[in-house]
Amino acid sequence: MSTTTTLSEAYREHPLHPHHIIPIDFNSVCSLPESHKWPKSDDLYDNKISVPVIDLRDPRVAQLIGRACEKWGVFQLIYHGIPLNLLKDAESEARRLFSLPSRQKLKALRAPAGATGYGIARITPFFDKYMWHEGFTIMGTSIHDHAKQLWPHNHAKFCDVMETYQKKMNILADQLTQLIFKSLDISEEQAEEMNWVGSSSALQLNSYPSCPEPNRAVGLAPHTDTSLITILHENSIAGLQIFKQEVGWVSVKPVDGALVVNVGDLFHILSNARFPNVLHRVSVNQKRQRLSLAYFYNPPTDSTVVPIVKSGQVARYRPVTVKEFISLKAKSPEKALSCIKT
Ligand SMILES: C=C1C[C@]23C[C@H]1CC[C@H]2[C@@]12CCC[C@@](C)(C(=O)O1)[C@H]2[C@@H]3C(=O)O
Ligand SMILES: O=C(O)CCC(=O)C(=O)O
Ligand SMILES: [Fe+2]
Repeated sequence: MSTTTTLSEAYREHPLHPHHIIPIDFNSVCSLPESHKWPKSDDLYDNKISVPVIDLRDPRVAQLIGRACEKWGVFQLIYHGIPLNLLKDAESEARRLFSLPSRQKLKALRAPAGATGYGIARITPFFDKYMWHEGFTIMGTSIHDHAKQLWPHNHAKFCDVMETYQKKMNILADQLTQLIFKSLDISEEQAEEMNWVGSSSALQLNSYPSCPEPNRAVGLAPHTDTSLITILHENSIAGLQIFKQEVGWVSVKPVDGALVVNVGDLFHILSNARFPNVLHRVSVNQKRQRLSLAYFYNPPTDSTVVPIVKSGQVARYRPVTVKEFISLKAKSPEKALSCIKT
């Protein structure tokens, strides 16, 4: 009998140091601590250029998405069919969580060898400074246990909303993947040959509290996502910036009700480097808290991602299982891709 690895098992194989997990109590600090003070930077490209906005109802949607993935690795999706009140409910449940007193949130702290719960970003150990950020990671069925730790008597609403949210995001992510396959001329038979039964995914709630010195703080340091694609809902506060080759850092302007979709490492590999795995980061705000919900969509953890090579081209990467790639990223986010270069 074959056994399957869950996504949280793949992450649990890479324990973090306890001091790389516990967020500071943002309410108790009135100036930016040295530990969170980054060198000044002023590298934002402030031109008229902006991320493509795509209507899912457009008859040419596959082509538009394909082109956006190729040129940008990111786009904003409108008329995506996810009800606005679900987005608002999920956002307000996330807000309710992060508004809890620090000591309450620490009851759901991610364990050092854990994958889920409250804590700072997994990439923290790879940077000298801490980020102005707190997160809550949901994978598999852990949500009930953590929600009970946070709200012993009224966790049902939180769990219901987050479960519905993940189900809807999964359907949308499947649909987007089909459209991207179509744009890459991958036939249904080829897609079936990949033999991806189901998917594995995670939901990350992000909070970037208001910050006394926003120019010296970093919400989330530059990174690429380990996913096939990531679907992001953000509140109305700007902060997300993406790096575009030959241009530089570009801000993503929040569009009410739109979802930000970005290409992760796994689609970069699968597309044989035709799609960039877009580098992105988050800045913080002096007055307002920023909230976001990121849905990471992956093939099953044990499945193998094989680059799709067009005739006349060569494979840029060797085949890799999702599990192995997660492990390479955990060792070094920057070197993971070069480890599988052909
Ligand atoms: C399913 C995922 C994807 C993770 C790890 C795990 C749970 C949390 C995700 C994030 C969220 C914040 C940025 C990131 C870079 C991080 O540090 O944690 C992401 C990471 C990845 O995309 O690699
Ligand atoms: O908060 C954001 O806009 C981006 C979050 C993000 O990049 C992530 O969770 O991986
Ligand atoms: Fe990200």
